[in-house]
Amino acid sequence: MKILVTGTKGQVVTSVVEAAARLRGAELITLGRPEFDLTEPLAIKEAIVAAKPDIVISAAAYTAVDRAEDEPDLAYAVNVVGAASVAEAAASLRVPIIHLSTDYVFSGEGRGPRREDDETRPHSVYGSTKLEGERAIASLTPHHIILRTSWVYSPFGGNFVKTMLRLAESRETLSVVSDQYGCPTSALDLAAAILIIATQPIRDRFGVYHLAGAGESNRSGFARQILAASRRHGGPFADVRDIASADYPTKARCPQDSRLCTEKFEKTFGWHLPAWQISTETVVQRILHQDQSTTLPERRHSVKAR
Ligand SMILES: NC(=O)C1=CN([C@@H]2O[C@H](COP(=O)(O)OP(=O)(O)OC[C@H]3O[C@@H](n4cnc5c(N)ncnc54)[C@H](OP(=O)(O)O)[C@@H]3O)[C@@H](O)[C@H]2O)C=CC1
Ligand SMILES: Cc1cn([C@H]2C[C@H](O)[C@@H](COP(=O)(O)OP(=O)(O)O[C@H]3O[C@@H](C)C(=O)[C@@H](O)[C@H]3O)O2)c(=O)[nH]c1=O
Ligand SMILES: [Mg+2]
Repeated sequence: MKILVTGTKGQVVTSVVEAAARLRGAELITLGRPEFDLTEPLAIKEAIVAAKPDIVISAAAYTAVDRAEDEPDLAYAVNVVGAASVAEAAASLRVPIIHLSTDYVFSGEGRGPRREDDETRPHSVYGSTKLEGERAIASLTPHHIILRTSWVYSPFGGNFVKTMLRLAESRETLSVVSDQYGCPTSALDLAAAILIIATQPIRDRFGVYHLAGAGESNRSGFARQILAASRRHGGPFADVRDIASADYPTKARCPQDSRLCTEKFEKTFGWHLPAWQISTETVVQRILHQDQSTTLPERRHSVKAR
């Protein structure tokens, strides 16, 4: 079976490549920049059609949440027009598309966990473009699985876990918001689930699903778990101080409560992701044991004396 994934260096695409290497009979193709740029719709379609995959996993996206506020046109070009072109190619080949979307499609007001048919009302350019991308794909092909996930971290690319580890190298205390709730999700776990659905007949199960790490946390609780895991494995440690979102201004407004209810995915596919605490432990351990020059780019890694 030929599986095509968009992107080359992203967290999810790298995790899918790693997981697929353990799967017998799966041939994986990745298409990424500079040859494959989501801002070039015609070239995208041509490249996908030429590759003749059995399924398309749409994992590439414009993900710089704050920067998107200053670059709305580029975010739109990638997350809406680009995503739609990927779906058009899949539709013309009559193959399914699994597309990644986000908890940031929700405003985060009121209380979660959010269900798939709850009202969406993004507050950020990133969230708005991802929601429009979902809608474009759904209108282009009925054979779509849209997976909304959240707070993704992994040994690859940039993410909150790596930021906390990097900051802990130079600070005794990290101030982290305690009034934002969500579900931390390991890209390694996501990749395993994506391949499970990609390699079985999807039949009548197309649609939108929430898929995230089991359990929930606030950002500061997630930070504490990351740093405790790091300390257990000989990595950097810092204390975490709870602060309010108002004390950590960001360009894009983050949802206050974007916890995702994953019941629909569980019932439909008989699978759920592990508890986020367990997966955090795995990912922190892998980050600490990787070549530090590629994982903690802004400082050299050193193990702090305790
Ligand atoms: N990160 C998170 O916390 C969350 C992510 N998601 C969604 O999951 C998906 C995967 O996210 P994640 O792996 O974390 O993202 P990353 O930021 O790690 O990777 C993004 C990928 O998109 C590619 N990309 C960006 N712009 C373009 C472009 N113009 N043309 C071609 N490729 C491009 C990047 O290319 P290159 O390899 O060249 O850098 C990279 O491979 C996305 O759809 C995202 O919206 C959903 C919820 C949470
Ligand atoms: C680094 C840092 C962040 N924060 C806060 C800022 C913000 O409110 C929150 C998260 O910060 P980040 O910039 O790491 O996260 P962000 O890039 O906004 O994460 C989002 O990315 C996109 C792609 C998604 O789809 C979302 O699910 C979500 O994971 O943590 C602190 O309070 N203290 C800190 O030291
Ligand atoms: Mg941010």
